[in-house]
Amino acid sequence: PPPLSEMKEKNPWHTPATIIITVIFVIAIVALVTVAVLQNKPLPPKYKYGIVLDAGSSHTALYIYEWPAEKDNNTGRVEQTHSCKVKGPGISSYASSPLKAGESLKVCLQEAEQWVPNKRHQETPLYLGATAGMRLLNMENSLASDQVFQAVAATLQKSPFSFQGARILSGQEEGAYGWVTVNYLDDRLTQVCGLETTGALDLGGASTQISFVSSSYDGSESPSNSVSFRLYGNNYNLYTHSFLCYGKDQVLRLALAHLSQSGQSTVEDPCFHPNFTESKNYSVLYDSPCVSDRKPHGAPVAFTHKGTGNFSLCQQVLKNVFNFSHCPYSQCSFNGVFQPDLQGTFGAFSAYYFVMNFLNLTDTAIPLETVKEKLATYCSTPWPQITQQHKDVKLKYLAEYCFSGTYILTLLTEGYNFNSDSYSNIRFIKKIKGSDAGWTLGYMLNLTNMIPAEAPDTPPLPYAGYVSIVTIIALVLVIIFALCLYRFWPRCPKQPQII
Ligand SMILES: Nc1ccn([C@@H]2O[C@H](COP(=O)(O)OP(=O)(O)OP(=O)(O)O)[C@@H](O)[C@H]2O)c(=O)n1
Ligand SMILES: [Ca+2]
Repeated sequence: PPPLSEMKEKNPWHTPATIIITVIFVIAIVALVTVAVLQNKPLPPKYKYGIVLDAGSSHTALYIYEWPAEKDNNTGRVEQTHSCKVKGPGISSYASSPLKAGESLKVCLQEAEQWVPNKRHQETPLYLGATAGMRLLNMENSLASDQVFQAVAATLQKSPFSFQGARILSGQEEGAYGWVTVNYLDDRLTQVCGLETTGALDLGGASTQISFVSSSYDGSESPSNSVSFRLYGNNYNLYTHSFLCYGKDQVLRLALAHLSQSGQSTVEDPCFHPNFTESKNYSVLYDSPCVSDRKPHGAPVAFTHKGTGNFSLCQQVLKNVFNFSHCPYSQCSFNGVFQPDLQGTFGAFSAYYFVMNFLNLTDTAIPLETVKEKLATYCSTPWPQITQQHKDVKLKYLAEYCFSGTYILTLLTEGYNFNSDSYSNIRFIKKIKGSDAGWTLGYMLNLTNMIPAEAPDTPPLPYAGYVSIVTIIALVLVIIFALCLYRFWPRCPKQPQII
């Protein structure tokens, strides 16, 4: 019989041309898939940084923000990577020793040098914005406020960062940037069909801000309360107001001034716990432009501040710090300030959060009446019992939570006209997705032009979608090719049986 090898038919596919074509085809498919997969691998992250110092009335804090370098102009998310609380009081407290205001910032600035990579230091913008404490100092003693700014600017200039200036924010800016921050972090600005925005409530030591969009407000009534934005292709007409002297520390002065009108030596205060007593100086109490014109004549040097712990009396006292007697507009909040109808949800941060969080009252699903009852019980608890139960809390803060909680409820209901229904639209918040709620982020986004007026153009497919489709098409081609080979590749004829 002939040798087996000679029995094989000559295979027509085994020509050099078909083999080369097959190899090229397979290489091309493998290359296509590899490129698609490699393209989709995240690039080594490159970040840019920005630093904002919030020089508040009661303290200064430094915030570091970071964002992907490639996408800074449109959809790149800016995140807070670090914050540093400056030791000591707010810069406005250094009026008599301005250099110390500059000194006080050094520790946090050095910390920032560790958090921002060295090679980025020079290009990292550094801003300082001062709020109500410096507004008050500037009203009271503009020379002293200039000196504080000089000292602070000198320190910031010496840092390796790119110092962009230190200034006082207007109340409108403070309110509007707080609103931008909350809505940016909540992703409410990039929505194409204009998802409802959320209002912002900020309670500081010396001023308080309310900002929201109301469909009943076009800015024509009381234009000074109107701020217009065009962000990501949407127009916003924001109502905002900042009440100077209505932060919690200044309202405490207003309330005490109301209670001590006759210059008595013992001032009974329903906003402090029973058995709480503290000696205070009249001159210190009245040392603020918010109350300086009310100092009683012939008052003694000091007085005893004595708590009586009565929530409803405290509420009466606090109602007295608001003036409801005149309203030159169609409707007002208080002190003759226009306010349109409340609308939508509200994020309430800074002291709103500190206080309500301490009181375990951040859950606004709790009916307003129950909140008041709980607060009334807390206020009537004697001071020694309170200090026993909260040994880890700073005494100055601890003494004031009954007062502050009552002020917050009075401000919201009597001042801004929240009722038992709309109260549940408030969310007491500290952070959103890791970044602190406050004006600083909105301020930086604005000054670095990070929020475009128009929505950025987006490719028809998201990147991952594009890669997936290319990969799937490549796989389908491979399978079809394999099936063709299988179908048309001539099989070996059955070997003849050798008997
Ligand atoms: N754990 C805390 C921290 C702060 N506070 C109080 O909260 C108030 C406001 O703090 P903050 O929002 O930091 O005010 P500032 O920014 O300093 O003041 P402003 O915005 O008015 O300039 C201050 O009275 C402070 O004593 C508090 O009760 N509990
Ligand atoms: Ca503040």
